[in-house]
Amino acid sequence: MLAPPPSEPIMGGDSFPKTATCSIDTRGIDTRLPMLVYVSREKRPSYDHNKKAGAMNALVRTSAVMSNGPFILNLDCDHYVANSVAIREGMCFMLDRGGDRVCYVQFPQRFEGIDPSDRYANHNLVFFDVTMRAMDGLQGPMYVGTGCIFRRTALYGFNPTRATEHSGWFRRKIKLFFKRQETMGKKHDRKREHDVMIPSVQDGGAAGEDCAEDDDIESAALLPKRFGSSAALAASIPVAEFQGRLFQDLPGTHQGRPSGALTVPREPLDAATVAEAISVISCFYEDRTEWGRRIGWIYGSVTEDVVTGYRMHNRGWRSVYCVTAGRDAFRGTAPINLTDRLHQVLRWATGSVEIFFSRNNALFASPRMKFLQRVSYFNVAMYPFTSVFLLLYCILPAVSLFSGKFIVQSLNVTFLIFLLAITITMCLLALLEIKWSGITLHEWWRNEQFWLIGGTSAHPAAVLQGLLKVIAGVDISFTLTSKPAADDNDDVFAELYTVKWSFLMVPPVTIMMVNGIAIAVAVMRTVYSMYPRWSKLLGGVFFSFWVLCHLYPFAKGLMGRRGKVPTIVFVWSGLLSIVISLLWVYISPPTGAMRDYMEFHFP
Ligand SMILES: O=c1ccn([C@@H]2O[C@H](COP(=O)(O)OP(=O)(O)O[C@H]3O[C@H](CO)[C@@H](O)[C@H](O)[C@H]3O)[C@@H](O)[C@H]2O)c(=O)[nH]1
Ligand SMILES: [Mn+2]
Repeated sequence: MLAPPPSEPIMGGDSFPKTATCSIDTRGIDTRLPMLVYVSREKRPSYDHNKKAGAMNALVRTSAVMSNGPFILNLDCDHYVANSVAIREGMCFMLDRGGDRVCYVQFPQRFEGIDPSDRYANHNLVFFDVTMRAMDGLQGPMYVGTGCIFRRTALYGFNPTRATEHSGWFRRKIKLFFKRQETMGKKHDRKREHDVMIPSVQDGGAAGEDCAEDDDIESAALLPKRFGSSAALAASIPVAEFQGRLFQDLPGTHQGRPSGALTVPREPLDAATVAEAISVISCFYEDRTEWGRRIGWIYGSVTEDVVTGYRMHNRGWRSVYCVTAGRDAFRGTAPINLTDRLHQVLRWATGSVEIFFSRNNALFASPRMKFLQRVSYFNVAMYPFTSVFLLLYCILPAVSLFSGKFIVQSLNVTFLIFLLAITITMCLLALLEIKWSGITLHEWWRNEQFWLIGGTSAHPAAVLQGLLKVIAGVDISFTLTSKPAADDNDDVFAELYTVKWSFLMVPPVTIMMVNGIAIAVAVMRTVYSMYPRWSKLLGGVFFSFWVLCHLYPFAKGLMGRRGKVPTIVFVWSGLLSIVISLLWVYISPPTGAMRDYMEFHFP
């Protein structure tokens, strides 16, 4: 632990003589260091430590007792600050006009140490440069777990000082029809928001969110129930609220903070405070409190980040997406190995399925969320289920090659128009995403490819896992994403080539084999046919080929560096594809005219 700095600046210079080891010139620079505390919470086997969410909550409590900063920066252990002014830039959103409605400022996640061609779309550019920026226009981006500045009182589960109710187009029309209100009830002033009970320092008391009029006495009694028994923690809440307020003289500020209110010197920490800070990170502190349920990081999902942000948006808070110009604000590492990447995606998708089957499903969102905002949150919870259709989409071309039948009976105009409309829409969407966000076509294509790879491997597995959890109560473990070892002597991307066998690889390999065999069979058939219909072959093969194109990075990943693939992968997938092919031949045996060129047998 590093002691809190004194209130007077300590200028560097002559007192810090330049030495051989330290050549930094500190003359005229304030050399005080901020207080630094390393915290390790108590863990016991009989207590669920709640993974990252539990760790964050322990940190929030202990920091409330020790420093009680009104704003909190959260970084993963594999991320670091890459731009020294980023935090100031984020703080502007918090302290400028309208900042009292902002619960967090999220920065994009950027990564380093990723192979230049970004084989497994680790940069996730479509998400960070398209989706998140679009959500910025819908009252704010999601919280993605790292690189985020929080308002402490928003983490404590309080409501914003003012919020907008979005009644939706339909209800608004009804309201207009009955002419009940002239203003359509959109903006609510502070008086209506009586459920906002952030405790205030002036009143000298603390208040809970849900209490009505005479909240002071009642809520003081409620606080231990909600926040736990620490008196120091309870006392720190109104202070943090006051310190996070806007300046009094900012236009539109109702209850501001007078300038200079924060320039009081800090008291050094005494032993009692440190003891209190330790007591709030004990295992049992959260027993019978609302930590993890309504306060702090929310428990119950391996993607606790999305849920935590969702709860705040649900209360009417707004968030801000801060893309720093020039240097990235924060940077981190990501798994560049296929297996690790698949497991990471599996964890995310499982978290989404957990959210889907919980009260945090955006179908139950409050009217303080915009309609499109709900749609995007719903999409975040629902996307693993689309893998069912994706799997069909990948098998269908092969099926039609095997059977010689196309998905429509004959190529008619209606079908072609549909196909054309869908294709054009797809291209326009891609164009919009690329032009608007400034990512390259290559980066976009990588994201498409990995969407299919994840969608045929990790997403269906997540759906199964999630269903298991919901139906049978089997718990999901948070397996940490393994990070490339830093001291890889000669090859930086050695990790990229290691092949670790995983069950997740079976479906994509099967899809590749089935489509490959289907193309081969179709070509053979046409070559040996008396009347080869090359155009039909080309039409059929195109769709299979399209699927294979998407799986190309996956195939490359399986090859490893020297083309070494675990034999078991081939054995299993070969077996599966043969069974599927045989099954097909069995279900619809070639008949009549087709028989003469179907003279081949699977082993
Ligand atoms: O028991 C745990 C597990 C994880 N962590 C923290 O969680 C972070 C994320 O874990 P990581 O293995 O790096 O997973 P990623 O897939 O890289 O993380 C992304 O996805 C997670 C949700 O699944 C978010 O929590 C992260 O912020 C987000 O960067 C780590 O850095 C740790 O700081 C803990 O504190 N305790
Ligand atoms: Mn990480």
